[in-house]
Amino acid sequence: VRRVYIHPLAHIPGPRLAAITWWYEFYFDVIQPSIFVFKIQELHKQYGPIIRITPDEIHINDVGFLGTIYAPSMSHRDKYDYILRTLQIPGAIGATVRHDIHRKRREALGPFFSRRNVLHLEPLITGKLEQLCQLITKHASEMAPINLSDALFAFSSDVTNNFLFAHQTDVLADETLAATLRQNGNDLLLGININKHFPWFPSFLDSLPLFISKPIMPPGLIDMLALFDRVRAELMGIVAAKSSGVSSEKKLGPTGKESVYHSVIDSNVLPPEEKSLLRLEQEGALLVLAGTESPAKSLNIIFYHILANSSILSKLRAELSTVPKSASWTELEKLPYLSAVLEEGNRLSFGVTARTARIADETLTYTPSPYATSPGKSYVIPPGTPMSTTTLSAHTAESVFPEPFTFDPERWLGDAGNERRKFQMAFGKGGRKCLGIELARAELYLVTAALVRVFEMELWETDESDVAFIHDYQVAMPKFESKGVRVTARIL
Ligand code: HEM
Repeated sequence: VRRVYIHPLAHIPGPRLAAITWWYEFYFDVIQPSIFVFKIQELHKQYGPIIRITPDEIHINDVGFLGTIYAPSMSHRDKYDYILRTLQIPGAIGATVRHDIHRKRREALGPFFSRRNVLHLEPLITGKLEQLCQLITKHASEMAPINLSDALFAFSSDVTNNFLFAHQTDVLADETLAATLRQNGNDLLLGININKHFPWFPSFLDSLPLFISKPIMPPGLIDMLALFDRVRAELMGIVAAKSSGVSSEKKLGPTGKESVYHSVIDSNVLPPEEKSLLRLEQEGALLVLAGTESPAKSLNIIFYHILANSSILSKLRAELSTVPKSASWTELEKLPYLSAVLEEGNRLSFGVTARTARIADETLTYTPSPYATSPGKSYVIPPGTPMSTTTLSAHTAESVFPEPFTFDPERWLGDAGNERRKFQMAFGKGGRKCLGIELARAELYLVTAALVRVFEMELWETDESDVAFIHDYQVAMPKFESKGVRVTARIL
């Protein structure tokens, strides 16, 4: 009764059951596997642009309000600890609840992810890209199909690890390993909603002796533990080298730091507790996961659609033929059609698909904007209320993206296209938007341009259901039985 009639959110429309209990969300998260974001869109049709989706959380289906929810870093916005339980890594920047702690963590990492540093490390991306091309060439000469999803996963895993830790990992050299790691990563994500609803479960597994817990852990969790071990070893090595006074022979880039960890350990904005081994392990693990999964996902979507649509592919090739084959990232960025294809790929990749709720410490008022599906009255949002707009909601807003499920790069061209960019949420928005955006952009431009120019590829036993957004497991997942995007290739 309290939750329905006297709760501070009692005036917000929505199904009564959702206002009473979290079991409503549980049903669409776990029993119907991970389709709550789709259910939320249905509820908006019934209840209007602002709805209460759990006893203490609201969702707003109006891109005109994005700038208020995902405000710049001057405005206080906490994240919502209930949702972050999915990830179980509170020490990582992306899973930081408090606004003030987040700002310090971001300041410490910022220079390493700057455009200048990515430009300095561009040869690392082009080196891996050459290896990716060699792998596809091998398949082309054997006339054997290649699993592009596995290859792109291996590529972005290697780029991210080598970028972050200044070491050479080489998943691209082993296709079987790449397939296993990608599958394990997916399996790990399939468990995140269980973590949210039963947060004691991962801690329970952790408390058991390894010989008991290991056989019942999903393989992705075992990989995650191995990742923690690797990151810990990395850190210990840096700390030991520092205390012995041995300095690296490597030529350092604009940050003056060899790896992301050197940046964090030497940071003078972070207090000592922020440099504990556990905190830094969690930071490293999230960086690796975030940096691997998302670029590979966007590239997957981009390649599926350009291969499924020959007129888009021809237009892209024609534009690419106007620049030298060796064009750099900065030269490629000037190409409008290529940029539009990437923008559309990012839109239909849906970035982080989970609810990325923000909490303001002030009272806000929501008034439907001209972009809202239906006009309506204003609502007061009490301070401390978790509020979000999912990427499904933003990227399928028909007032901005007509025929939202069609891959249509043209919508990003010209003045109208520039105007639309403020509604692109693939990298998030505001003070907590993606930190790896420059690295991701460099990867997307260089890989798309190279593969389109070097190979004629055809989809092999792959259709739209292999890339469609069917389930939300933090990122968009297609049908469970999908094997990924597979292609046959021939050298042009
Ligand atoms: C196409 C590729 C990528 C996409 C679509 C993407 C998407 C996102 C999104 C939507 C967020 C915000 C999540 C939120 O609001 O809670 C985010 C945050 C973040 N991303 Fe990315 N990302 C990509 C690539 C990368 C790469 C390559 C890295 C680098 C290793 C990276 C590192 C991060 C980090 C550290 C955060 C947390 C930022 C913060 O909390 O201040 N991402 N990403």
